[in-house]
Amino acid sequence: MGTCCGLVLAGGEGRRMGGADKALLPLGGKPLLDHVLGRLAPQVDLVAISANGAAGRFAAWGLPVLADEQVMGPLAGVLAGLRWAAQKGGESLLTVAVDSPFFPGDLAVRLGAAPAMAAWQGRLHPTFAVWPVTLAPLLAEELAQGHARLRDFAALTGARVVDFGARGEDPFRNLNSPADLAEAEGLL
Ligand SMILES: Nc1nc2c(ncn2[C@@H]2O[C@H](COP(=O)(O)OP(=O)(O)OP(=O)(O)O)[C@@H](O)[C@H]2O)c(=O)[nH]1
Repeated sequence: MGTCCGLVLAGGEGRRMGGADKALLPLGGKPLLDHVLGRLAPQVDLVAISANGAAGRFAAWGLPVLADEQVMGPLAGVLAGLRWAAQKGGESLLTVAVDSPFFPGDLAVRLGAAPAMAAWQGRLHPTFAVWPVTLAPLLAEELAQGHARLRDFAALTGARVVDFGARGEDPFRNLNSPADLAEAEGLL
């Protein structure tokens, strides 16, 4: 398999979290970003952080921080990630969400060949996907036309949906509110 690059989607406004920077919120005594990097890094060859706003807040991690070129939600982050991965000689980009600290440690293996998107018991989780870097021009075109939904882009590209659902809790559930964060604290 070719080089796979990993991208933590860490932009957004965190409105339901009271405007907090979700990446930096503590869970079990360490930032959410550390939880997510701990699961993502072993699965990929290179990692970057996708963020809007001031990149300096992630300086301590010593990782590339990719700014969104436009305000279009997570798909703009994916485009910056695809371009970065292509520059690095990568073949594919595995994306994860910074507010989902419980995703599977074998996400990349189970998603398989790009393009593919994760689901849990039939429910799509569009921020967990693997994309070929060759999709950057098509994605740029879609964004230019105002098409910003990840699931629509997945359909356009014929991405396979890989369902991880069987039993137990959804491993892709995200922490949107202080109540979600408190509940996750209890699960550690
Ligand atoms: N790069 C980038 N990532 C984003 C953007 N919007 C959301 N994300 C990320 O995508 C994932 C899902 O985000 P959401 O929960 O839908 O949005 P949010 O802005 O974090 O939170 P809300 O404001 O409460 O909707 C999270 O990991 C966010 O960090 C964006 O505009 N750019």
